[in-house]
Amino acid sequence: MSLLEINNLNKKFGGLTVTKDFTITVKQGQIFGVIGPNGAGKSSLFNQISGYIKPDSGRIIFNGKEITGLPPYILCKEGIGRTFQIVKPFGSKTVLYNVAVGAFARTSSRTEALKRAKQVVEQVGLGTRMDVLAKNLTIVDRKRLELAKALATQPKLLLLDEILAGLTPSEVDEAVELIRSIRDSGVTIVMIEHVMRAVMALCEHVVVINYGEKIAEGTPEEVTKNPDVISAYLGDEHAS
Ligand SMILES: Nc1ncnc2c1ncn2[C@@H]1O[C@H](COP(=O)(O)OP(=O)(O)OP(=O)(O)O)[C@@H](O)[C@H]1O
Repeated sequence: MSLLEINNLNKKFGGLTVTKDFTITVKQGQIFGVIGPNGAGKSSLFNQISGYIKPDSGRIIFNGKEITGLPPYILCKEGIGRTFQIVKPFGSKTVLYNVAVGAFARTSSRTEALKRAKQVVEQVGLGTRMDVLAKNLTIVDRKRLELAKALATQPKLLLLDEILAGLTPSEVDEAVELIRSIRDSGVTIVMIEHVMRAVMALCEHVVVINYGEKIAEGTPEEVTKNPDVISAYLGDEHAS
């Protein structure tokens, strides 16, 4: 069953086309990868799915309902959670406080929100740092916090925007396991990622974007062998 369908989506910023006649289907329970060069329009796609920018034309269907152009707070309630490439926690507030803000999307009870926030903080491995101020976290822990904030909203669909950027190889391995466990708990995941090792390990399906257009899609093995993908994005070191 499909959870997210994007049909013929188009978006321009002035003369710059960031999304061109873009169509994909994300199935329930999938880990779906979005790859492509810098500036290809990947984050702009996430911004349209999560309501931060309105498409010029096309349709986005989520969970059987048309959601095109709806604002982020409605889409959050519908079950779309996201992380941002540039993380902006409330720096002078604790980890738990930051995550509880997300939990208030589902409850107005402070006790409930804190309970949910604690669960999610444990889930992402920040259990021992609940009371640390966000500004004092390391890079990897800031990424964990970003993930926890999104999870606290109890999404059906989680959009991850380069969550692995800046992590060491062993931190990437840990994050891969965490992302897999989140999916196994019932959350469908769409991830923008440049760390190809993680894409290969996690994604069942990958779409490749170049200049706002889909240039290939398929399994990670299929797309990484595609000559158009190699010349537009991967370079020759990935060709085998
Ligand atoms: N709100 C905006 N107004 C004008 N131009 C924008 C806006 N948002 C993004 N752009 C431009 O649209 C293009 C696509 O940007 P986008 O961030 O979607 O690419 P990306 O594939 O996510 O790239 P990266 O991998 O570098 O994050 C870029 O040239 C960017 O400068």
